[in-house]
Amino acid sequence: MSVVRDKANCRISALKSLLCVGLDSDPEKIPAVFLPYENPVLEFNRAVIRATSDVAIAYKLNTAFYEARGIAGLLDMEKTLGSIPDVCMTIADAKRADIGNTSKMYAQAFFDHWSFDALTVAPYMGFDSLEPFFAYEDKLLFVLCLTSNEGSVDFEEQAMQDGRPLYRSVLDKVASWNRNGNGGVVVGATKSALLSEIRCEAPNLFLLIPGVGAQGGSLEDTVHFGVDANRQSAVINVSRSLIYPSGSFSGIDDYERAVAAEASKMHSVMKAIL
Ligand SMILES: O=C(O)c1cc(=O)[nH]c(=O)n1[C@@H]1O[C@H](COP(=O)(O)O)[C@@H](O)[C@H]1O
Repeated sequence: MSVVRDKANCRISALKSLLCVGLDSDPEKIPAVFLPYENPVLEFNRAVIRATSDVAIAYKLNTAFYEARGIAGLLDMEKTLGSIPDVCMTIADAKRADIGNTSKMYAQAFFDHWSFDALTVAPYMGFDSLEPFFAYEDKLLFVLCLTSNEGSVDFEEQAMQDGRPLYRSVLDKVASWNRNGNGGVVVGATKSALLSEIRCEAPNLFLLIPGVGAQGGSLEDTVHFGVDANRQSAVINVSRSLIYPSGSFSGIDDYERAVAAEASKMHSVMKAIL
């Protein structure tokens, strides 16, 4: 069983939280109080982490927000990783996978070099493209299954020859590749009507559920239907609606109070259901 999965599940049960904080840190959106600093994004990330680490199970860094600024962005990503408490799971949201020998390099980059606990990957190229990631038995892999965006109808929801949608096939495959307990899938919170069916079909997979908040997914439904029989094995990602609270802030403390209040509100909803 994956060490990372155990770590996340222990914390889920201890805190009765499924909160995954999305560090989709956009220099154009971060509050003005951070701008005078030499590394505004890093200061911002550290403030978000301080404000949420008592209730967070995981932090998801969408690598696009760091890669977009080249070396400077990657340095911010690296330093941010160093500020995340060890008890929390770190997820690289990079949506990778390629022919096997290339995937091996991606796996080395995210798991060995950056030491992320988990990674998002795309299933389109099939098992040999994912095998190098699954070889990291201690880590956790989130394979895109039923995504939150409208375009999920273009491929994921298309019926296959047996009449079932493609995402169901992805789900079955990932469940069969989950021999070491290091498999998971991404299911959008905007698709919560299908979540209980997905959970029944794949009782042993870990779920990453993004799409609450800015994309309109229901927090209550995702908590209810996302967890496994032990009320574990799911994290719900929230990025924009948590890290960019409305209003202006007199200082970093003031900003942290606003983020902590929102995180605590979400935690209360989760706790009441778990
Ligand atoms: O893999 C993901 O994390 C992901 C899958 C998906 O189906 N939908 C989705 O929104 N995401 C990511 O989850 C985050 C959602 O951000 P917010 O909508 O701001 O909470 C972004 O980093 C997205 O890239």
